[in-house]
Formats: sequence, C-alpha cells, structure tokens
Amino acid sequence: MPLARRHVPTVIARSLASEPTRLLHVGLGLRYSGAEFLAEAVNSEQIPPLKAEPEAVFLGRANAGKSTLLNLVMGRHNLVITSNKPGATKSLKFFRWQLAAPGHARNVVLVDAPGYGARGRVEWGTLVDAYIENRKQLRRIYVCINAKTLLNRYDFAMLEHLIHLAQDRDGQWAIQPIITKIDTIPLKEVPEHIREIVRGLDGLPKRNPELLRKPFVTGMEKRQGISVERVRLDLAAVAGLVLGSDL
Ligand SMILES: Nc1nc2c(ncn2[C@@H]2O[C@H](COP(=O)(O)OP(=O)(O)OP(=O)(O)O)[C@@H](O)[C@H]2O)c(=O)[nH]1
Ligand SMILES: [Mg+2]
Repeated sequence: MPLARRHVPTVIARSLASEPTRLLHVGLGLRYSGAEFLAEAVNSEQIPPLKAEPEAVFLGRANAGKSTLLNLVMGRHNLVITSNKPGATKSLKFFRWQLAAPGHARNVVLVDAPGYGARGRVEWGTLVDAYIENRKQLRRIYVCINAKTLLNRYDFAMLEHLIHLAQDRDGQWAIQPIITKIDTIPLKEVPEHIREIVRGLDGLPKRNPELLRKPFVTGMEKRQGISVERVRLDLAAVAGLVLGSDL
C-alpha cells in the first residue's frame, strides 16, 4: 500500500543487531514491513508476556479513533477491528509491526485498548491499569483525543492518572497525545480546536514536557499534509531507530 513519503527523514540505526524481515514498502530510509496479530487479553491474567520487544499502547475515550489509527499506522485496512459504535474494542490486542532502517530491522508491539469515559467499563479500566502498571517493555502511551469533542473530564482524569503513575517509573515511558479525526472539523475551525486541546494539556499539574509531549495531529483523510507519518516516526524511535535531525 502506498504510504506518505513526505517528511520521511534519514534514519540511522542505533544498534548493530538486525534480523531478517520481508519488506513491503521502502520509504526514504525508513521502511515499513509486515504487521501481525499476536494475542488478546480480556483480563489481566491473560496479558501475554511476549518477548521483550518495545511496546506502545493506544488509549483514548471510546470512539476516539484508536483502532483506526492502528490500522493506518500499520498500513492495514482491517487488521484491527473498528466500529462507529463506541465500545467496539473490549480487550487488549497485541500486534507486532516490523520496520527497518538501512541494514537494520526492528519490531515494535502496538497494543489496542478498550476506550475509557462514559462509554467505558470498570473492568476495562482494571485491565488497562494492570497492563500499564506492570509492563516493563512499555515505552509509549498514546492518548487519542477526538479533535471534535476536545478534552473532557475523563481525558483529564486519565492524563493526571498517567502523570501520577510516571512518578515512580524513572522515564520508562512517555505520554504522547494524538489529536484524531481532524478531518471531521471544518478547516477554518481546526486551529482553534488544536489550540484548545494544547491549552488543556499545558494546564495539567506537574506537566513535564519530557513525559507529556506536544500532541501530534492525525486524520483519516489526508489534509494539508496531515498524515500518520509522524506517529510512525515516533514508533521508529520507540523501536530503537534514531531519527534524523530534520524532524
Ligand atoms: N472521519 C474520520 N473518522 C474516523 C477517524 N478515525 C476513526 N474514525 C471513525 O470513528 C469510528 C470509531 O473509530 P474506532 O477506531 O473504532 O475508535 P476506537 O477509539 O477504537 O473506539 P472503541 O474501540 O469503541 O473505544 C469509526 O466509525 C471510524 O471509521 C478519522 O480520523 N476520521
Ligand atoms: Mg477500538
């Protein structure tokens, strides 16, 4: 599948370890290859140990576009189940995504999660908490925020909870907000929606820019150069591929 080639920087591999991989796409240095479903957990006992590959989990309110974003990132249409009905994802789902820089292949495990908020369920919160609190290989927590509905009290509660958890974790993971569904906003209202979300994030207590980063912006329909490429590049960093300075 053709992937956006704009703004793809030079990629330098940090370590010399490499493994064979079947490449499906070659960008300008960074290559995206296969994606596969690994495992599912409906309760904390079922969370699979897996190998110690770096992981990134996608959180957000129900219907924020988490599962859709996972498909977009991995360049797949239906690997992750999506729905227009909130509450579609009812378990943690683990996927391995392969990517490579010249001479070096890496895997990163992407984890789809059930949504929180008014359409969430207590048992889903318990499951996600158990995962985040115990997962040694977790490196990134993406918090998806629907551009149209902005941040609400559930988002603030989740972000404050994550900031609190991070205090004992010595930089193990970072929180990366992602503003999703930007294509659903009339163009002239986009800047104000983004500003509003950034204001909300900046106002969080104990905000540390290393821990809670500036948001990315994504949407299903490409608009003004907005694509999921920025998320992919961040995942390349999670996977141990160091990105060039032109980011
Ligand atoms: N226009 C537009 N629609 C989107 C976008 N992302 C997701 N959607 C739609 O929003 C609905 C919900 O998407 P999902 O990806 O299932 O959302 P989710 O956050 O995984 O939802 P839950 O699993 O229920 O928590 C679906 O109908 C998607 O097609 C986007 O960027 N633009
Ligand atoms: Mg989902």
